[in-house]
Amino acid sequence: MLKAKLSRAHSSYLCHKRLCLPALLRGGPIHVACEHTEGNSSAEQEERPKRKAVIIKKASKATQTRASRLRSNPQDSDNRVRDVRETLEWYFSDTWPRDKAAVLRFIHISRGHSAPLDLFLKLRRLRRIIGKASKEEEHDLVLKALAKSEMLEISENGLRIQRKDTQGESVAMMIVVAVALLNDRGEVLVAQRRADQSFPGKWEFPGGKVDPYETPEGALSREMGEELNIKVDQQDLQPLIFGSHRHGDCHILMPLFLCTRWSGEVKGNEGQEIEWCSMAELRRKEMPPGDVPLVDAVERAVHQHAQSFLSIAT
Ligand SMILES: Nc1nc2c([nH]c(=O)n2[C@H]2C[C@H](O)[C@@H](COP(=O)(O)OP(=O)(O)OP(=O)(O)O)O2)c(=O)[nH]1
Repeated sequence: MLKAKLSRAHSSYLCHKRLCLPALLRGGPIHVACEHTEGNSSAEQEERPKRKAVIIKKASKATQTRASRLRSNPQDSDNRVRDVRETLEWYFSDTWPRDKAAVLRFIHISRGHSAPLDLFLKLRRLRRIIGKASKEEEHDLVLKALAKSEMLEISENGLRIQRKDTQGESVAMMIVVAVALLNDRGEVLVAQRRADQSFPGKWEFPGGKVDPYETPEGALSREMGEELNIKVDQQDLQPLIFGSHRHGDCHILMPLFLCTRWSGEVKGNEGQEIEWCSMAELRRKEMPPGDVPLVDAVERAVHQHAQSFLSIAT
């Protein structure tokens, strides 16, 4: 029942958008149901509690002017950022809440970084992508296309943040979470990367890419279940240090957590070799270059952990 309701809402949303956005882009008059946020400037919006009303209205002259300004003027400016944001808010105003949150977050992130016209053109591309999708694929595609279109990019299974460096070169930043899992013998678990992965044969701290909507702790706890067959309470993941290094066309930001408590038996669930290593053994392992600077912090944690054991014993 709920599914049928959702799917009806979904198709009417898509149908509505397919019909309306091209009309908006052409500047033609259209009837839309939209949510309207009062207050124009961001200062005004911060001061006042947001009041929203659902209204049925004809796309106003202002909306059309906004659309044509966006089409004709490639210059970035505060006004134009606002134009794009309002247009996007209008465009996604009646979508389902989960997507709306993603869209608003996307808009928020985009405000500081993107050229509005570019964003607007990407939105048109997004419409084309959605147009080609089957019903089942639509929801995912909206998110993926949105994410891909600008700041957030969902790669195979991860999240990348697109940004431009000072020369304007596009640099993607990928967030990867990893764990220094420590046992009571003071050993650290490492996993060997498979031949079909990047850094083949190298030993790494278990972990992986953060999916959209995941917190770092949530992602790591999921990865530890998938890769190592263990259950970890997110509260038992303590931030230890982070790695930051360039890898190919992107930059990896890797928070490394310390974990000394879990349930279940540790095993390599995904065909990877795993090994409990003393610190001396760990230092002999070949690791991805970005991991090497993290080993000292792991060693300090191992010592601290051993001392806390000693103090409990005495
Ligand atoms: N899990 C983990 N990944 C690491 C470490 N050091 C490091 O550079 N990485 C890199 C390798 C991968 O590019 C990325 C982790 O992605 P992943 O675990 O999902 O592996 P993947 O095979 O799908 O990644 P890739 O081949 O597509 O690059 O972070 C580490 O200690 N642990």
